[in-house]
Amino acid sequence: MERRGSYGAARATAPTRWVDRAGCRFASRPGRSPEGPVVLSRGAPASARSSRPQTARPPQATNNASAKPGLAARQVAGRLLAAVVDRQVSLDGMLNATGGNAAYLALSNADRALVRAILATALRRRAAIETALRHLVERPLPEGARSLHFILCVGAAQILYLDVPDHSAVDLAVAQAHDDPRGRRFAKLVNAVLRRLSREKDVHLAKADPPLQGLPDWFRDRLVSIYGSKADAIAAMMAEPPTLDLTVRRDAETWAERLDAECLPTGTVRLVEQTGSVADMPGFAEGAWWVQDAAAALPVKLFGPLEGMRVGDLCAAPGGKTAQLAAAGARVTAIDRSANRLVRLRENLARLGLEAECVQADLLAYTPETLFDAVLLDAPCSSTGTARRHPDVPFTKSPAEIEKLADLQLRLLSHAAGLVRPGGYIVYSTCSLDPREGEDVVARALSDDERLSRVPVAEATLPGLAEAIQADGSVRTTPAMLERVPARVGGLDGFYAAVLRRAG
Ligand SMILES: C[S@@+](CC[C@H](N)C(=O)[O-])C[C@H]1O[C@@H](n2cnc3c(N)ncnc32)[C@H](O)[C@@H]1O
Repeated sequence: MERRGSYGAARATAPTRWVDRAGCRFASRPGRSPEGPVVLSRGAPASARSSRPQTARPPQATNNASAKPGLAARQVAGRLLAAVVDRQVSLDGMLNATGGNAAYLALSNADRALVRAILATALRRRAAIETALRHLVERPLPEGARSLHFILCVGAAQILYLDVPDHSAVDLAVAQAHDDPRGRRFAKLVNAVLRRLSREKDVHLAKADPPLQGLPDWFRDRLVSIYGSKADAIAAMMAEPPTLDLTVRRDAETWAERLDAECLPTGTVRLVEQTGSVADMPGFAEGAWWVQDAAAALPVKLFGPLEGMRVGDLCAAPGGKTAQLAAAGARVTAIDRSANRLVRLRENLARLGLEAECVQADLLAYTPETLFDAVLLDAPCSSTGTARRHPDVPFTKSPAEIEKLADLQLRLLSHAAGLVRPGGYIVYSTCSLDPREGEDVVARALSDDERLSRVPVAEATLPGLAEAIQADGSVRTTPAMLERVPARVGGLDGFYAAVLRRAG
């Protein structure tokens, strides 16, 4: 056992390695619950602002939490960060208003927003934070003091990236350590390390490891093996806070001007700075637009004109693509297995003044009375393409889960092929960066079912995104596409989409 006091802030001349063993195990993660952004950032990071009502329950923090304003929020942030990184628990479940983490739900709205900002920043900027701590902590921390690591990460995220006064971040981290029976003896270390980080932040930011190094091993290795030299650029974009992308019913240019936003070549309206709640923005209440990443809006565009066509949206909820199909004049049947997610889909359509027939069913057991003219299969997937928006995803997914999903996706696609009339079209899409859930699934479906053929996507279908069209005519987007200056204005979710035709 190490002697008390033997862990100190490192001398600049003799840094020792601080070992991080995160990201070794993985578990499944339930569906996502998107949140609106919050403005807590110093330039780059921002996270979600909750519109949930404040609960009357007091924060479930320990000992002196009630005496120190803001301490409970930091304690919750530290525990949830540990749950993501060390136990592969999804943030969605923990931050969910129903059944989420009790201590988190007991916080005020402002503190919940701060917790989300800290978590998003600590995960997105993990490489820089880990590099700084490695240089500042003299020797590896003992196994039993793992919570101390997360106290330091929470403090460092605030000092390096968030608009929280450094002295508050330091004081609250020290209070956190005092309040933690296993961290108490390291309170002086926390104080010394974070004070020094505050003094030397520019130095530490300048020598930070590239963002790729902050990703869990399996995810980093997979990115490098798939995307080679582009993996660094993809990881760098995933470290940027996401933009807010809107799909508008009509008059995209007008709405872009009204919202002080950019109209992308694909028609998506993109906001970079967003303050306040999405629901309070002009156009929300009257259903003029809905939130949808620019890449997520692409699969429906691949159908071409849809007026009057009968379209099956086979994995539809929460309905971003259902809304696009209905707004384009299609007669839509929206199918989804999840009753809860279909409730959200119905609410979204009602706000937008759009209609679709909604069917709760397992797609694999569903057959329509009449075959559809076209079907969209936006299949359940690992959602690794959304890691910029959901920075916990790389930590909570695994290669084994991706393999399982790929098998399900192939079964869903094979079934979908039988639901479209001869001569009809199928668009298959996933928000995964992994070809096992995209390119490989479509290749297997084409070789299994001789009724199917590929319809290459024409450049004119995706203005300004020729780089996303692959040699075989399918579409592959990554966070490193749609480059802009500054970088955080650009990027797309990682998506795959292909158009298939059933022989007539
Ligand atoms: C990627 S999400 C769809 C997102 C949706 N297309 C949109 O744009 O808002 C996948 C959906 O598939 C649904 N799902 C998963 N397995 C299913 C199955 N066997 N049958 C029907 N729906 C399923 C999930 O409930 C989830 O809502």
